[in-house]
Amino acid sequence: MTDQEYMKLAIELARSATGQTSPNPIVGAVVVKNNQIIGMGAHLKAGEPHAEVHAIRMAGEKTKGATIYVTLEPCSHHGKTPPCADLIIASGIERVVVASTDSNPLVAGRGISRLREAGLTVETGVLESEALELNEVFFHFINTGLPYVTLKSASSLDGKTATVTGESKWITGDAARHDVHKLRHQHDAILVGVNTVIADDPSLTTRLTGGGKNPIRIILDSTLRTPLDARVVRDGEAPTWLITTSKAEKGKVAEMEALGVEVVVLTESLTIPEILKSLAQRGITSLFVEGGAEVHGSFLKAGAFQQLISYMAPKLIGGKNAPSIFGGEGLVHIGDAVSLQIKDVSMVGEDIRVIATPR
Ligand SMILES: Nc1c(/N=C/[C@H](O)[C@H](O)[C@H](O)COP(=O)(O)O)[nH]c(=O)[nH]c1=O
Ligand SMILES: Nc1c(N[C@@H]2O[C@H](COP(=O)(O)O)[C@@H](O)[C@H]2O)[nH]c(=O)[nH]c1=O
Ligand SMILES: [Zn+2]
Repeated sequence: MTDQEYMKLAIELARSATGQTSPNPIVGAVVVKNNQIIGMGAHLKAGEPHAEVHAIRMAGEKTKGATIYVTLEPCSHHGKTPPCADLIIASGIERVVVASTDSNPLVAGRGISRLREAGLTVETGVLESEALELNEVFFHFINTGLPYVTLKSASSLDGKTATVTGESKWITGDAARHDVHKLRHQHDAILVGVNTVIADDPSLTTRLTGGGKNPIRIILDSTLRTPLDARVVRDGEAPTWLITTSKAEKGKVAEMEALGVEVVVLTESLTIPEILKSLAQRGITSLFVEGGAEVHGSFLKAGAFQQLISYMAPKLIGGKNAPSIFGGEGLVHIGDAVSLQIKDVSMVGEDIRVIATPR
């Protein structure tokens, strides 16, 4: 097989652990000798061994003179695990093929130079764009210090998220909702506005057959209107953080905290940049924003999202007062409209799913 084919395998190994490794990147590694695969591995969970460690362990004694394909530059620092570069050198591997370098300031080329200084042949850039795409969340977080934000909307074909009376269950079908739960599983946190909590009393948990990881539930609620008996407060299924302001009534803050809810008091107004910075400081690297219209409107206005996933059902609801996906004042001039790049259009059950990124 060619370098590309072995790297493709390493990329698929990495991809298999999507959503499991936060705040670490997903990484895959394959060890090859005389065109035989003698070891393979993926990083499965932060704090556990890196992909290279799994692959080299599997190869055992045979690593002498072998080649390792790894989707991310081998680390050169002591994080929660020892540096992979040293392990690769000690294993007798002679050639290292890397897909993408690691922009983590702790690594950033040091892994590759350490390997070259030890006399190993190092090639980079094999299937680099696929590998970068694999870790766009990790690299965004490392490079900006902010969570990678995905806006998710579910609407009728005419863009309504509920009828004029607020009825919304359900607009999209089971397949689309299952797809959404897979996305919830992959995210560190899910965010909705307090109006969605009042209207839908959602659980915001991941309900997949075979289980799934529940994201941290984040409710934007500047004056603490979240009902004390809301599911997100009472069900104990996942952590819930209420992002509020000093306008929140002190007694209610205490009641929420007594119920195990974390109340995060930011300054007067809840600006999106301030919210994102505060969430990043709390270790949130990927944020799934499920709405509603006011929240989506504020992320749009702030231009603070990296991806939009829009589910549209083949239904028409109409009504000039029925809510649409993006509320708020909206952008005044057509020239200010946020232009997107359509990355994917597919059918999910009866519904259309569009994935788009801001240009
Ligand atoms: N109304 C629809 C949605 N509605 C999404 C709401 O914002 C809220 O997240 C839901 O009520 C989720 O509740 P829970 O977490 O499942 O208990 N989302 C969808 O994907 N399709 C729809 O038809
Ligand atoms: N997951 C991963 C790497 N992750 C790199 O190491 C950092 C985490 O180090 P630690 O805290 O020790 O797990 C992470 O931020 C990223 O820069 N590196 C690799 O060589 N292989 C792997 O499989
Ligand atoms: Zn490592």
